[in-house]
Amino acid sequence: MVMEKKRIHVAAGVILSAGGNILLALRPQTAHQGGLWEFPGGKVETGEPVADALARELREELAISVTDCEQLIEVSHDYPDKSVLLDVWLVTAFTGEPVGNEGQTVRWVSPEKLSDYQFPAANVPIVEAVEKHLGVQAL
Ligand SMILES: Nc1nc2c([nH]c(=O)n2[C@@H]2O[C@H](COP(=O)(O)OP(=O)(O)OP(=O)(O)O)[C@@H](O)[C@H]2O)c(=O)[nH]1
Ligand SMILES: [Mg+2]
Repeated sequence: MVMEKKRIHVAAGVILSAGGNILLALRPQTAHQGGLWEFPGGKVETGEPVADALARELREELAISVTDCEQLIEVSHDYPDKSVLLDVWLVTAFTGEPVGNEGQTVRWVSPEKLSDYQFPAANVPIVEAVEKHLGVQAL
């Protein structure tokens, strides 16, 4: 019998600066999909509203407080070792200055440069959605 892996529900934020840049974080080498860039976020707890999970994760990982966000896209992806449902939000306003609160490298990136970064495979449709939302022209 083939067992379904439990799909891990993840809240992730595409954080926009006032100047229109996007915050990326580098996943630690030892993490799942380590060494690749991510949109900060993490696992939704049982019974937790997704927007609450997003705010909690961004507070834990970056020390910012989300003040405005909107849903962008949901992506379901099966890796060989785990299945994820990425619930991705645009964070359009926040307070605080983001830092790598867990020692991770963080970087503001202009939307035009997003495609230069290496992301986990599940992020391909997310990057497309961000580029479309922000009106990034393909070169
Ligand atoms: N945060 C985040 N996770 C992603 C992205 N893309 C992607 O495939 N994932 C996957 O989503 C899963 C959960 O993310 P996470 O590792 O951030 O979870 P977490 O913050 O709760 O970490 P923890 O398990 O160390 O407490 C991981 O398997 C990760 O590889 C992304 O852009 N951002
Ligand atoms: Mg995380």
